[in-house]
Amino acid sequence: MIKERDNMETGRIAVLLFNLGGPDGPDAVQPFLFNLFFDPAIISLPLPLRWAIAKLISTRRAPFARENYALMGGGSPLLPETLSQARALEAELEGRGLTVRAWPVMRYWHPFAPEVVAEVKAWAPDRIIALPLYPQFSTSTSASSLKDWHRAARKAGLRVPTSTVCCWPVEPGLVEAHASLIVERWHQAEAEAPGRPMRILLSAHGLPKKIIERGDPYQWQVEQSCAAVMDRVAAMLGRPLDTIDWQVCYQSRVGPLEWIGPSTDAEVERAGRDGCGLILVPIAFVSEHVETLVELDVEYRHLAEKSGVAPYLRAPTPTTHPAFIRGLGDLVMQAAGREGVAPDRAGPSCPAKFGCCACRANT
Ligand SMILES: C=CC1=C(C)c2cc3[nH]c(cc4nc(cc5[nH]c(cc1n2)c(C)c5CCC(=O)O)C(CCC(=O)O)=C4C)c(C)c3C=C
Ligand SMILES: [Fe+2]
Ligand SMILES: [Fe+2]
Repeated sequence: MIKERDNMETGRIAVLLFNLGGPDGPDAVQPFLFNLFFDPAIISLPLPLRWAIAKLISTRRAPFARENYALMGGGSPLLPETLSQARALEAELEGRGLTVRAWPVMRYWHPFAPEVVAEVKAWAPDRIIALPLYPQFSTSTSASSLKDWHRAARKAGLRVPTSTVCCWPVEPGLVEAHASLIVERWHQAEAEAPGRPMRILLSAHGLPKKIIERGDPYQWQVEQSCAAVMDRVAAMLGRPLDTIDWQVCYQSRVGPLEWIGPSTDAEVERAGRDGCGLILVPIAFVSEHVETLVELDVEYRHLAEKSGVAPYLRAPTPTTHPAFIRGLGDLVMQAAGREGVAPDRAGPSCPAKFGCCACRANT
């Protein structure tokens, strides 16, 4: 944990917790999908072609997506999850003597940036800290959210010194939370299936390869997270890392482009052929939503059963794990002491070829 400087005068701090957003009911599914596919960070085509494609894909995809959201009661739990993180972070920082309010800011469904800008302006903070809830930076997520926020803030005339934490893939609290949640599942597997070989699948949301080729650091940062978490898991289990079977993979492919791999579904099938059980770890998500509760818990579980994978266990996302919330608190403390865009100090700098990282482009 970073120690507060004595007499650090920070005033009122508004913390912005950026995430993707999710539909709050069946009627919101198609417009939410439209907003996502209309984002030039997701589909980089000029207007009006991007508008037409977004309309087409969102209309075609909505009925299937609605079935998935129906399994979670009709809408996404992402906003309630993020609100609970916001309240936990406020309590953590109040305990460190700061006056803080934290707001979720969603990219593709409410609360949108302009709505939050109005609330932040009314609260009149002395400083804003922009903290994307994406530990690994991508142009398709953190950069898109930050751009959206700055556009809305400019439009509303919100001028407050702002510090941005662009990426935090190996933040110690994040690593600790993931590792302890994995170790819990490891012990569960030992109890349920003694002697069964187990593989840990660290599954991140995928990306089209062409986004990575343009200099997006996401995949590199995902690999940094996985290595750091697995080091900690090995230490917690008291075993050398090379005696643990683990694999990074990528889920949630959408559309016809080639995506980064290996894909999570191919890895589930391989585990079946290799005769091992699996612990699935949602390594790029910090809260529960359709990609964890449906894709990992329903779709890949079904595939695991078909492929003869047993046991099939899933580690929860960090959500409000105390180590994770302390880690977010540390990130805010770091950012409160400076201005501009910077990655978490605990992490290595992105190699030069990842020119899209906010800390390099200073966007
Ligand atoms: C690490 C985080 C994420 C990256 C990177 C990302 C890229 C990305 N996503 C799509 C398309 C879809 N994503 C959808 C849901 C969704 N995606 C993320 C995170 C990342 N996306 C989250 C947290 C969620 C869940 C939202 C919720 O409902 O709570 C969806 C909608 C669901 C579905 O229809 O499958 C789509 C579509 C693309 C194309 C992309 C990169 C280019
Ligand atoms: Fe996504
Ligand atoms: Fe970076």
